[in-house]
Amino acid sequence: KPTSTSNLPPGPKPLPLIGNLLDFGDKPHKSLATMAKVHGPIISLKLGRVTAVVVSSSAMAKEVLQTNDQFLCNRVVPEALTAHSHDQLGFPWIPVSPLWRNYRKICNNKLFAGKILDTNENLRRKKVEELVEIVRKSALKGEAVNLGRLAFATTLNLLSNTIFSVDLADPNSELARDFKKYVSAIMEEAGKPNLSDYFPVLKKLDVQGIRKRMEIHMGNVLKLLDSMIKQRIIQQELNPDSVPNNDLLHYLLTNEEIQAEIDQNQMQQLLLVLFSAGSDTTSSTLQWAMALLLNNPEKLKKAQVEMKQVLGKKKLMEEADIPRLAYLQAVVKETFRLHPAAPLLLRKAQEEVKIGGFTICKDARVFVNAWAIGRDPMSWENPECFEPERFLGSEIDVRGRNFELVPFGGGRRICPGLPLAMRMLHLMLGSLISFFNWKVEDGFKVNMEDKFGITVDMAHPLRAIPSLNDVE
Ligand code: HEM
Repeated sequence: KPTSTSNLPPGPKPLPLIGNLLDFGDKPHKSLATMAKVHGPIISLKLGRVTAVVVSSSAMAKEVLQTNDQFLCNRVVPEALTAHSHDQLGFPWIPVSPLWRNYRKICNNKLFAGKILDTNENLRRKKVEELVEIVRKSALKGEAVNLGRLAFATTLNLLSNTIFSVDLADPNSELARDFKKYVSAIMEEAGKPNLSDYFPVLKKLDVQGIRKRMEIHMGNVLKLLDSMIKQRIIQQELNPDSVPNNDLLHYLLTNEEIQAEIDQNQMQQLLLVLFSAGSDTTSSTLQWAMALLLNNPEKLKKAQVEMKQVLGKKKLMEEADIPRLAYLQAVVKETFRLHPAAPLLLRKAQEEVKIGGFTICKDARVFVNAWAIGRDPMSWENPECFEPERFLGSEIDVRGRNFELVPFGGGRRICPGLPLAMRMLHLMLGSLISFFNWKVEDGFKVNMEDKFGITVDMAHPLRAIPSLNDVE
């Protein structure tokens, strides 16, 4: 109920839905965008109180992510993620608390700080060289590559080398195969619409068996992580000189302050999150970027010409080249605008708070619809068109300061992996387009249908045929 003059379009009366029941079809980002447009931002009322609100404009996103960030920085936790106490130990799901601050401190200081990323750039370059080599072999044979699978494996390896100094996506390793299988299963279960989320009385029954399967998959990953940590501890005792001393695991196991602050269980849960939150989001964004370029060959050509001009005779792109690749950066931003990997930012009101002149009651669910905001005609000209040029000479970026583009969220809970994700994405995309020309496997346009999970991926994995690039 508005308590002051609202700047929102009047629209018909808000939809009074029962309790926490929301219209979650299989594409919630789209159905919530439509509902917010037709019924205003309030989508659920109980006894006249707002219990769920969808934010689909940049002005209201600013109110959530900046003005009222301190009251809206915790999240609603999907029931599936209560397995293995992940709701109490998992980085994205725990409330702002000393444990959450420790997780963020570890990530900011030891994983994503510019200096740290500069020192392990060689690891990422090596993995991208391997990616290029795999694609080159397919190019010579004229075979299609599954870009989704390749992007996922490369991203997982980029992350696992930074964290553990090992390849976790090595197809010849049993450990790697299992790891990938379990992480994919977790992401899939977490994304399934779960009746227990809409009818809390059903929680105990777990009618779809989602929680039970989540217990198994998460348990498997935690067991693998536990064995990797134990292996490292034994190696450290037996032969300290043979142990990598610049990865995250080394820091977690040897830094006294950290040892006093987080236990082994929390350490495993932190690693589980880094792998799952980092691999899916980055690889699906890469896939969307390639798909958009394949459907717009003239833009692909433009990006290739820029790569050629900037790299000159140099063979492989380096992260230091990114600032000079304005068009490549614009392609990445435009991909984020049209296909944010996490389309709904999930928040919860810790206290009664006002958004857009409405009083939102304590514990209400707040969804920031990054997908709808990226396509809002009030903010973007030709919002449905892929036009990287709109970002050339524009100050708008994805770091949570421009609320019309929030693929990494904003405020206290902004994605901590942003600096690494941006480096990995530009490096992988730049390398794939500078070495190769691409065409769609069946000769037609790429099918851009999406599939909603905890992240939004392509419904039909992208397959494309590479050929060696001869751009002049
Ligand atoms: C294209 C790549 C990525 C995208 C689009 C993305 C997007 C997001 C978004 C939207 C959030 C929620 C922010 C909010 O609620 O305001 C988030 C949180 C998070 N992301 Fe990412 N992310 C990406 C890559 C990564 C990487 C590479 C890592 C780590 C290796 C990572 C780790 C996390 C973690 C731990 C959180 C939870 C932070 C918290 O709750 O305090 N992400 N990410």
